[in-house]
Amino acid sequence: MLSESGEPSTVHRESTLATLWRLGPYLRPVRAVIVGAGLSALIAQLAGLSVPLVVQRIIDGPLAERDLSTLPLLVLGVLALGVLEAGLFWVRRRLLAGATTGVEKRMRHDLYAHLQRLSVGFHDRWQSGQLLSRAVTDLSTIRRFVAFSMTFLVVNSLLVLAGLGLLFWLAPPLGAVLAVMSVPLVLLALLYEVRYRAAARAAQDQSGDVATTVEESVLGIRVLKAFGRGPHLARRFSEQARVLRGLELRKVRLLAAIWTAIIVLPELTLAAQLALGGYAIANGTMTVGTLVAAVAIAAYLRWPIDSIGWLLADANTAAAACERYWEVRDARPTVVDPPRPRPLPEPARGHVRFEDVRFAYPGSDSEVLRGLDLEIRPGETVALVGTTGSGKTTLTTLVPRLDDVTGGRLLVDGVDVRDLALADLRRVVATAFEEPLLFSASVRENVALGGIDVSDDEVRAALRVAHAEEFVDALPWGLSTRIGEQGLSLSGGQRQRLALARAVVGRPAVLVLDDPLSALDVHTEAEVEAALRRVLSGVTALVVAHRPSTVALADRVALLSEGRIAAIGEHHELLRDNAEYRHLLSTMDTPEEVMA
Ligand SMILES: Nc1ncnc2c1ncn2[C@@H]1O[C@H](COP(=O)(O)OP(=O)(O)OP(=O)(O)O)[C@@H](O)[C@H]1O
Repeated sequence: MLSESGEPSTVHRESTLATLWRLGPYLRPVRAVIVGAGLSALIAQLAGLSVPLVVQRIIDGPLAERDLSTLPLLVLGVLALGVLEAGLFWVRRRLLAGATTGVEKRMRHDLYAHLQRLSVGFHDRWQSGQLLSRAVTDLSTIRRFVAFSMTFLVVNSLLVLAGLGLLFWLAPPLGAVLAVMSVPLVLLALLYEVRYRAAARAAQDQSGDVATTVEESVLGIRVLKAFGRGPHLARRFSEQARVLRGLELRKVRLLAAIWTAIIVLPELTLAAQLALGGYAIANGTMTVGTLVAAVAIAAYLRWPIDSIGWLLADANTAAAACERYWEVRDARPTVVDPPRPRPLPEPARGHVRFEDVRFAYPGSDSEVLRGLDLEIRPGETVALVGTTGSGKTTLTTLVPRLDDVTGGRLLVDGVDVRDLALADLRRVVATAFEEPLLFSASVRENVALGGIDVSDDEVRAALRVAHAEEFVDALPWGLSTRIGEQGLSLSGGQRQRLALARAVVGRPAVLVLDDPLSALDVHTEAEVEAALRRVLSGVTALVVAHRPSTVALADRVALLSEGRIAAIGEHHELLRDNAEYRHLLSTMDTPEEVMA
């Protein structure tokens, strides 16, 4: 098992079979369907394989003896076998489609649920594209393997064995010829498939690079023109296009080679069988019908033999996809519910206390917080100030347990946050981050995310507190207006007010706000500030402040320096007594009245 710090590259490579074996729990519920579908495919293929035997009967019977009385029955037999083959193929497809898409859905659901449980530290380390490709491409690869390659690897192997057995029974020398030719065909197909996939992957990556260059130059056309960098980029682009052409040609060369083998080897088999069969017929040791049947069986086995190679390669690709899937699933969440959670006193008062808190990011030698003590009394607003990179954001993530302290403890109403059920803690503590992220959903849904079973009235009340009701009502569909990445764009101030509404909608006892007035113009700042004053009344709040106007909202200010609270007190006291605080404030965009 991996710890949560497991990175994509640290995963140990298991054998293909061992990796695919882990699909077991997902396949077990649909094993009857998979076996049924496999049997349908096998019976269909065996029906096809037996057609040459009927042809042998026709040639050696009615045709050789010039007695057509049994011909209609034998022709009907061929027709029945054909219908059975087609019908069973249909059954296989119908059976597998529902079962395998169900497997894919369950695996995708479990991956998503697991991603939600993993802590932010994991998401910091993994690129979202890596997770996305596992959730989409790798799972489709696994589904295709289960739906097709897995079944046919078994069915075609059995079919080839049955076909060879049949040939050896009909005419041993002709069976031996096919058996000898099958080995290089399977090996060549396997080798080719591995090489072709590598070449296809390289071409795909290269075409991704070409697309990125086009996208960047279209988006950055102004910069390119302004700096006269157009010709430079054009040279880079044509070099990339040249490499892409080379990779595409490599694919074509590989394809040409394998098709030569796929055509030549069976033709050689045919020639050898005809030669041997011809002599045997001349010697009277074989009938014409037997030779025709043997040649027809060899032709029928052409695809199954050739397919075994690439089905094996496909199993390898599916194993790689499985491995990438389990890489994420094996990462264990580090922030979890305690075995026996302690209840919070009701009603929560919102008394927050950091005791000798230490914190270091995983993999980092130096601690961001080094023995920090801080108390925020119920109903009090404490502003947190400190230089860039001093650890303010880090500190705020510890309260709702987005990360756990690495030393000391953090208490809410006297209970260590690690002893509380996460759901209880996050019901009491609400957070608004520096970047007010909105989801592609309605205003209502975006705000209601902040609580459980939130009614429209509560959403409206939260919007009112956050000073956002007026602009929301002015949106084309009011509360139902779709916003976020794929919806209506909102201004920075509007986004921050919605983030505030989201934070207060669940009526939390503790509010943690990371720089709620960042990047606002003076007018918007005044509006959000007014909203903040209302939000902060009556709750315990820890507010990261990057500007004096936020500091002015607080009852007390805490100065974070070198991993500890270096000073705490009212703004005017600190301004009077603490040189570091004075210096810090002088570096902020400070209006006269705050410095007074
Ligand atoms: N996910 C992370 N992994 C490793 N180190 C991190 C991570 N996030 C932050 N840090 C480091 O921790 C230190 C504190 O960062 P933090 O974001 O808490 O500072 P901050 O005081 O909020 O800064 P700012 O005022 O610029 O927002 C910095 O040195 C930063 O590089």
